[in-house]
Amino acid sequence: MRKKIVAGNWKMNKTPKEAAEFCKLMKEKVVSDAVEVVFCVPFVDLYPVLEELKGTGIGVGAENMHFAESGAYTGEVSVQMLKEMGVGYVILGHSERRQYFGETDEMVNQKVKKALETGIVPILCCGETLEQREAGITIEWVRIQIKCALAGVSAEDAKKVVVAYEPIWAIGTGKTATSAQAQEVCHAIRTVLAELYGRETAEEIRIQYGGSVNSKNAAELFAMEDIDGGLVGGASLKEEFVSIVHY
Ligand SMILES: O=C[C@H](O)COP(=O)(O)O
Repeated sequence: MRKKIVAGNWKMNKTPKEAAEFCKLMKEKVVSDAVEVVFCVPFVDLYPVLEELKGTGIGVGAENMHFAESGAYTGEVSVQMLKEMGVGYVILGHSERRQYFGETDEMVNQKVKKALETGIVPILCCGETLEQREAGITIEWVRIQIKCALAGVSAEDAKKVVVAYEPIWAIGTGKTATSAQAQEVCHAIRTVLAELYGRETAEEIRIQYGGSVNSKNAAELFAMEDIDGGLVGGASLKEEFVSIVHY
């Protein structure tokens, strides 16, 4: 039985002070035995959030990292830096990173491998644009993204990855994929995972849905067979996140 995982992606929101205040307010309300809860926050918020959430069981994640261990990469953050702070998760290959910062499938693959090597759980994002959906190539596109991101990753390591299916047209737009649309793609992701690693491994890998998840649609989405929780943007910045966690 896969444990559901609901992660908030704060994106570029909340100053360190706001982050600490929000966590103080939210921590007791979002703790759950049934669901793994993670706050993925900007780099500068990691320290106050880790401090505030210490001992609560709520996971803390970064929103990106570099694939190199160290070196001349001005402005970047390495996986070792995250590890030493106590960060447990990292969002990789988010469509906003791919769109605005030129992240390629190859870069995402290097980051996934580096995170796994260091013992940080990658939340690996994939998803199609509206044009791709309308052209009928959603499944092919997502299959390629998954195959590229997991190239060279062993079955044992793949089990630790959380995949987040996020149709780009549903991100921050208020247009949620229907539960049937989301299930169809999440099922296709599990199928490609089974082709790569075998059915047993694929059944262990958690697949989230992301894209305008809110307190009204979470229960229906998370009830779908291949959807094991959500990656929540806008609604994770508000009290509404509580109802999503306890969907
Ligand atoms: O990582 C989260 C997603 O990009 C979804 O964002 P959203 O819930 O604001 O649509």
